[in-house]
Amino acid sequence: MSTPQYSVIVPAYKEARNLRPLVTRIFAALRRIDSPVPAELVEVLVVDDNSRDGSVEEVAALQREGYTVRIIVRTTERGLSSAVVRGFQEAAGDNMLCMDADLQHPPEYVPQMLAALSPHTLFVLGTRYAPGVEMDKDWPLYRRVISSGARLLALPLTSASDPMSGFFGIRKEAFLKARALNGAGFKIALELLVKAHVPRGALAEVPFSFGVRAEGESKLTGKVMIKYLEQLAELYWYQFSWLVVLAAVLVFLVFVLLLRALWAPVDGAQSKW
Ligand SMILES: Nc1nc2c(ncn2[C@@H]2O[C@H](COP(=O)(O)OP(=O)(O)O[C@H]3O[C@H](CO)[C@@H](O)[C@H](O)[C@@H]3O)[C@@H](O)[C@H]2O)c(=O)[nH]1
Ligand SMILES: [Mg+2]
Repeated sequence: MSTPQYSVIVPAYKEARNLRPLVTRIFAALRRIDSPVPAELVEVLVVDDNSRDGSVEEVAALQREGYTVRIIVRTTERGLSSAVVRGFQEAAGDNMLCMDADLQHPPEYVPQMLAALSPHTLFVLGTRYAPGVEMDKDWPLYRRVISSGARLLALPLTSASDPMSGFFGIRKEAFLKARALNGAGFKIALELLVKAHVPRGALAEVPFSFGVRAEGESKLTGKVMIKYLEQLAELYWYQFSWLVVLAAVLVFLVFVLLLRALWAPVDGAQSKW
């Protein structure tokens, strides 16, 4: 087998029943005659948090059938974002894609998303906010509202149209540039967009329609939403702390000038004596 140049990272928690359709559909798309990326150069890497639901056995069965897929089982850590970071650290390929296991991100887009990455295009973002695409009509209203609100709050941080998306790709060299990544919560794309300093010109966007979960349940909880607000506060500080320093310097300068203006007449008066 050739060394993989492309790695598809799949964070997974209790997704055993989704893994087979996910992996077989990804490779079916890659084996199509018009795929811009050859299937032999792609690996799928599942990062599972000790689900103990048959995921390991399912991956082993897929391997026996010839699919280039492996699974990392974490036993001491939990969480979507940190699982994705671990996947990126372990990926064999220089072109890395992140996607959910539950088929809400269409596997048929994988070849196009992987092919979009290059030394010039460091980040590719699957976006649900573009003409011609939409959320699945069955995606609950409250989730749409949360998603739009979260997106609004992130507007000052990035010009990307859908930083809440979990369907995105990044080149290894850009990932390695990102320092002090916050592995808590769900929003690792936003974290990387900000901390890998991806210039607008190196960002490509691919519109896709967001489906509904195939099997199992969403892991988005109130706790995850709080983590998002904490992450936002940290990112605002990361991005805009220089403004605070600048404002402090300006206030100090104004203060010094005011003091001088107040003291100047007294000095003048003294000089007459
Ligand atoms: N390893 C690991 N994986 C996890 C964990 N929590 C969730 N995942 C995996 O992360 C993926 C997304 O989790 P869901 O529970 O399906 O999330 P969602 O609510 O549908 O949220 C999706 O939509 C958001 C946009 O609105 C995305 O931001 C998010 O990444 C995700 O794609 C799934 O493959 C799920 O198994 C965890 O603690 N550990
Ligand atoms: Mg989901």
